[in-house]
Amino acid sequence: MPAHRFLPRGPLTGRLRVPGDKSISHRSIMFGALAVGETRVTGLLEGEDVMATAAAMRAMGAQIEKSGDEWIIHGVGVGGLLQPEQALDMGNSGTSTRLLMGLVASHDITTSFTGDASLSKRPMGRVIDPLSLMGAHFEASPDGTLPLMMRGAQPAVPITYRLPVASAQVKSAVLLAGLNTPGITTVIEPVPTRDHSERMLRGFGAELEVEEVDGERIIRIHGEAELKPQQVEVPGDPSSAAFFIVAALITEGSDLVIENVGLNPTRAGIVEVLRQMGGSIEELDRREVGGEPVADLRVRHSALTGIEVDPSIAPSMIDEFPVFFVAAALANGTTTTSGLDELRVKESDRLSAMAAALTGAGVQVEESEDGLTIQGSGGEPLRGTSNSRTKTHLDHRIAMSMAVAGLASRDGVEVDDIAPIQTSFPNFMELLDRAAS
Ligand SMILES: O=C(O)C1=C[C@@H](OP(=O)(O)O)[C@@H](O)[C@H](O)C1
Ligand SMILES: C=C(OP(=O)(O)O)C(=O)O
Repeated sequence: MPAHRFLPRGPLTGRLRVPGDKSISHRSIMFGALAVGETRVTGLLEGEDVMATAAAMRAMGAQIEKSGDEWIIHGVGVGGLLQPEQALDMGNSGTSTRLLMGLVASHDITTSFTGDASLSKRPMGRVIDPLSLMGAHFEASPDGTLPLMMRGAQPAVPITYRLPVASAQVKSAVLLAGLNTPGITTVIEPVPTRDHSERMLRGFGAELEVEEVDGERIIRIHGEAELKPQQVEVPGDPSSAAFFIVAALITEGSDLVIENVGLNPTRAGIVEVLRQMGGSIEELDRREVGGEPVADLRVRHSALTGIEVDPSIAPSMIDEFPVFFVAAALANGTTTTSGLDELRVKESDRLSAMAAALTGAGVQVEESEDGLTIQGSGGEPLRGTSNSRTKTHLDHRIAMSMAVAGLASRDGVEVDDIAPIQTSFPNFMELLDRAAS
């Protein structure tokens, strides 16, 4: 458990590039592993979560290796996954677990899924339910957590499933199970969530239609698909960029360019909300990378004003709330959030973890069932108690958010464990050192 004290420093200047998008990286490995032939991926995030996906796909028969800057994947074809010899260890990664459960559900495979202490607390019932309807069989504890054992169905049964929670992971699990299921599998999404699976499955040649009816999205995938290998260029991860966006906004004198940031509308809520607070975030050179909108972001130190965040924007910034709460802690006035129940079932309970961390850093925070209310310091440095130490609970985003809070503190912020940062942002410390030197 390496602890670290993040000291006040800045301004953040110059240019930097964050690693590849985690969601797109997972999917490029999975879809490449299901295509017939050779997929090449550049810009892949080499964090522990994506490496867990790669190890699992190798264990099920795909060849995946790195050559220079490229990852090269030789797929087995839809329906061609093999039964792994050992349990699939998903580490800290919810995305790997839920999407791979979807893939296994329509293959003739029996396997176990295991994970670390954080992942073993997270709800899997949300994927067990629809995948059981498709014919998969599960042996899991009554609370539906890892470790669990599952047996895929062959053939699986196509279903029409209306998502009971706004979750791209559940949506993707059902669509991926549908890839190897005869007929048409349908997912109805009352609230739009990140659409990387839909975009990329189409790019790999799957037949997939999306229809919008009364604000709901209806997604249909044609089964027994054949995926064609692709050349994938992974754009920079907006969720990783968010730490540097907030760091530059709250640190006096900052003027930072973050290059190549993915700005898919289903992911870009953080930029919109920070702008509503008065944040200066300029988009330069808007373009398309790998079928996704991308821009370089110029971010300048700004006086932020507290706001009431519209809960309907939550799905498009779901992973950015921990660092958003840090921005709110430095704003002028009160920021209120609601509708964030999903934050309680991430790598940690992110509402209570951030309430405790910010309180330790001297911020006035009130925790409700589904959100936080934060009294901002008006730009004054945060003044925590000298013995307070952030508990990260194996959650990378809590560690990085409080690293950012440390920049705007009087005496620094102590974080109990920075090892989890490796799951999504292996060079975070190096980039922070460089930008704030
Ligand atoms: O589909 C994905 O790649 C992800 C979906 C989100 O999870 P939920 O679907 O559980 O909201 C997000 O929090 C996670 O980091 C990545
Ligand atoms: C929730 C996250 O990831 P996952 O669900 O894949 O563990 C995250 O990266 O913030």
